Parts: sequence; C-alpha cells; structure tokens
Amino acid sequence: MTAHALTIEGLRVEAIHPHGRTALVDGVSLTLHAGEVLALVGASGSGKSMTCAACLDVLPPGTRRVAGSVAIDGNVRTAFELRGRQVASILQNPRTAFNPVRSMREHVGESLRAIGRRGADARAEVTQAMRDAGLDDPERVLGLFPFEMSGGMLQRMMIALALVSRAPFIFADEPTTDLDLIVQREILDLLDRLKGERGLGILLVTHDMGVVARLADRVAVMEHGRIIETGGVMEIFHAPQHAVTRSLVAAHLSLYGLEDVA
Ligand SMILES: Nc1ncnc2c1ncn2[C@@H]1O[C@H](COP(=O)(O)OP(=O)(O)OP(=O)(O)O)[C@@H](O)[C@H]1O
Repeated sequence: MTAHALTIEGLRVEAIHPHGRTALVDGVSLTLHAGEVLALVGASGSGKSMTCAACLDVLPPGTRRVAGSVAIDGNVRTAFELRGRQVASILQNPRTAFNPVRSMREHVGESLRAIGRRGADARAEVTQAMRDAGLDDPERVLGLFPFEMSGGMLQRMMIALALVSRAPFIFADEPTTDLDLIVQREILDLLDRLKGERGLGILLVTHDMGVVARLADRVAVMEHGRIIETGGVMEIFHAPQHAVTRSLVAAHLSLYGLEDVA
C-alpha cells in the first residue's frame, strides 16, 4: 500500500539531568507528504536531529520522548513499526552506519532479513536499487568493505538500502555535510530524482540553505525545540516571517555575495 503522509503530532523530548528536565523538542507537529522534500532547518542545537531520533526511538541516553505521536495516513504507528519499514534513515556520516568488518553483501543480507525478504527477487531488487543509487557495478560493490569505499559511495549504498526497504519516507539528517562539493551535488540530484521517480517523502535535516534551495519543496524552521515558521521554499526565501528565518536566508545570500531579497 502506498502511504501519502507522515504526521508528527505534539512531539516532546526532554533531557533528564540531576537538577530536573529540559525540553529539547517542545511540541513539534509536522506533516511530510509523499513526493516532497520537507527541509527541517535551524541553528545548531535547535532540535532537528532530536525530532527525527524521537520519531524512530533512537534517542541518545539521557533523553527521552515524553509526548507525541507519529501517524502514517492517520494511523498512529510505534517507532518499531516505522523504523526501516515506513521510514528509512540516511545519516550524515555513512561510515558510522556500516560495520567496518562486514562487506556490503553482508549488510544487504542483514537489511533483507530485517524486513523478512529473501530469494532471487530480493537480490534482483538490491541490484536495481544500487544502480538507481548510482552504483554502476553492483556485483563488485557488494564485495567491498566500508574502508574500500569513499564517503560518496557509502552514502549511495545507504540510499540503495533505503530503496530496498521500500519505506515510503526517508529521514535524511545532513546527508551531504561530510562530502566534497561535487559528490554533494550528485547526492542531492540523486535524492531529487528518487523523490520524483519513486514518490518518496523526504524529511531533510540541514543547516545549509543552499541545500534547501536545491532540494526542498517546503521548509520548517526550528528554534529552541519548536517550529517557528513553515512555508513553501519560495516563501521562505523571498518573504521570511521570523527573525531566525530571515537571518538564515541572509547568511546564505551573503555567503554568495548576493543582495538580501527579503
Ligand atoms: N545526549 C544528550 N543529552 C542531553 N542533551 C542533548 C544530547 N544530545 C543533544 N542534546 C541537546 O539537544 C538539543 C538539540 O540537539 P539536536 O542534535 O537535535 O540539534 P540540531 O538542531 O540537530 O543541531 P545540529 O545542526 O548541530 O545537529 C541541543 O541543545 C543539544 O545540546
């Protein structure tokens, strides 16, 4: 069944420390539609990564989700039901996501087992997903270990695994930050193409407004754990309402020596 929308409602994450609790994500509500890239932007520490981690129940120790729900097409789902089945993750540093002593073939096997798939069909789908992700010689790549691959190749492999999972939504947390500029652009082009071809809904966490301009359809801006502004990408760049959004846009434009258009 195709999913149309992932809805986060009233998400709250707290850090627990000896003197009490601090809200890190404070009542976040968002809807991610199939076939769109929703960029989640904001200053470092504003709660972007925590929002994604809380949805999938992969929060770091010392923090916990205390409220909120995630629904697919109106049906509330547990993090276990979402993780890897409805939502695939692409991380900033793909190297940390792969076991250094396992080949790509072993990683693929593990991913297929996790979603209960096997056999020739599944293997053919892996080969196709790898090609779709820009890995032209799948057989050779399957034999490689992480240390034999560049960051760009590993990111493509993560994307291929996301495709194999058939999850309709992807959480991509700073997916290009650790890559050189040429590979960054290739990965952004790839995500854009997959969004169109496969109708994926992508929640893109980034602090790079250049990436937002290239890829996003809509933008949600976070500050201190809250969403302070959402809008279409053109609105956000041309008529930002909130001071934080204006400064993000202004910083981006000044980086390229452009006038403030707001
Ligand atoms: N393990 C932790 N325990 C307590 N607080 C944490 C922990 N990890 C992160 N935080 C805090 O949670 C808040 C939100 O962090 P988060 O990583 O979500 O921000 P972010 O917007 O993704 O930032 P960045 O762009 O730097 O990744 C920050 O104030 C951060 O210091």
